[in-house]
Order: sequence, then C-alpha cells, then structure tokens
Amino acid sequence: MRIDVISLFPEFVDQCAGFGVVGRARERGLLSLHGWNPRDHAEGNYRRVDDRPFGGGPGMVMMIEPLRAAIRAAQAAGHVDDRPPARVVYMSPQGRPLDQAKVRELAALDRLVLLCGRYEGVDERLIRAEVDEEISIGDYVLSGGELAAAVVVDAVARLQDGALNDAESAIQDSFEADGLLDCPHYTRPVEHELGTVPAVLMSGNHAEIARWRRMQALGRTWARRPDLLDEAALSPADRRLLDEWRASGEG
Ligand SMILES: COc1ccccc1CNc1ccc(C(N)=O)cn1
Repeated sequence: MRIDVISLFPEFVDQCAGFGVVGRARERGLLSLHGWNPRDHAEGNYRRVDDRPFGGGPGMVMMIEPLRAAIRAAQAAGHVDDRPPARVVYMSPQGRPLDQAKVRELAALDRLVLLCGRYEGVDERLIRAEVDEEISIGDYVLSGGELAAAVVVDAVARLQDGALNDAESAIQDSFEADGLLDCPHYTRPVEHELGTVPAVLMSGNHAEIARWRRMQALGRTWARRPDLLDEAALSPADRRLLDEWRASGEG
C-alpha cells in the first residue's frame, strides 16, 4: 500500500512511522510513505501557503493552490495505469470519527492521500473539490493534522498482510476481533508484590482460559464502554458469561 502525506512538516509523519511494526512493514515493502510539502508548490518569493481568513477572526487559513498542486503531484507520482485514483482523506476535527471498521476499509486500498491541515484549517473550496472524506481521530483539537495522519498510518500499516507475525496477530486486538475491549494480560513473574496471576491462566486448560478471557472482555466492555456492547446481539453463551462476570463482583 502507498500512502502520500500532504503536510508542511512531512518528515513528522515519516518519523512517527519509523519504529516497530510500522517501520518493519515499510522495510518489508508492505507499505510505502511519501511526503509532499505544499510550500514546495507555492508561488512567489515568500512561497505563501496560508493567508488571513475572509470575514475576519483569528488565525490563518491554508490556501487552495499550494495544496492542490501538492495533491496533484502526489497523485501523479504514485499513479499506476488502470488503478483507481487515490482516495484523498483530510484529517480534521470536523471529520467522521475513526474506528476500526474505517481502518480496515482504508487498509484495503492500494493508495491513500492524507491531507494535514495547520492553522485554522483549509479553504473550504479545496475540501469540496479535492477531498473524498474527512476523518477525525477524536473530539479534540491538535496543532496540526500530522499526528492524526500518523495514527491512520499506524493503524493501517499493521493490517497489511505480513505486517504482523502470528504471535502479534491483529485478530487478537479486541476492536479487530469483535468490537469488544481486550481481556487483561499477565506475564512473569507469577508471584509479585503487586499481586499474583489468575490461577486459570496457569491451568493449561485452554478451554477454560478462552472462557475466562471472553468473560473478562465482555465484563470490561460492559463496565467501561457500554456503548460498544450491544447486549441484544450477544449470543446466549456470551450473555451467560457476562451474567457470571457481574455476579462475581468484578465490576
Ligand atoms: C485547528 O486545527 C485544525 C483545524 C481544522 C482542520 C485541521 C486542523 C489541524 N488539527 C487537527 C486535525 C485533526 C484533528 C482530529 N481530531 O482528528 C484535530 N486537530
């Protein structure tokens, strides 16, 4: 998968995507990242990329043309005949909230262009003409879209075939598996001043361990993120597990 990032600080996203699983995916050629700086496409001596907002008010707005030229350059650079043009995604607080379903959808694309705004954002005419969809990583304001773009790159990279080996399989990630929160995890030592490891995990009884993990995932989701839990859609077995978890006073 190829991702082109349009940003005044393209090295920012490149560095965020240089470690661990994402760095490895890039080394393995599963993902390529290309940065495009609108300033390189700005006219005039001052290479202007922003200007004051019409209608007054604080801050600056990113201008149409440098962004448009950078998007064109990105689309042209990565163009492959008979392939659809890249989807252009604008990272902004006004976007649709990013969730794992959207991550899966983006991860399946051949190409993606991520547009990162700075200042107060981008001229609306550019958004209407060039942006396919706006995505937000949460209801808060950042100083630029680069961190949001880095989040998308990370989430998408780990879903590329071959990015994770079996042990790291993304399917174990709760949001990936079935929309539930993940169960608790433990490792050595068994005994510690902070407590001991639940006996079931030491039992070697894999059916019991799977049952316990499912119960914990259901209970935690119910307790912490009831919005993720559609109790109606729970199987009878899951409903029984959740009842058992609630009865155990774990909540
Ligand atoms: C004032 O900043 C802006 C105003 C408008 C657009 C973009 C920006 C750049 N900042 C961003 C970007 C994304 C997110 C998010 N929640 O995904 C948060 N902040």
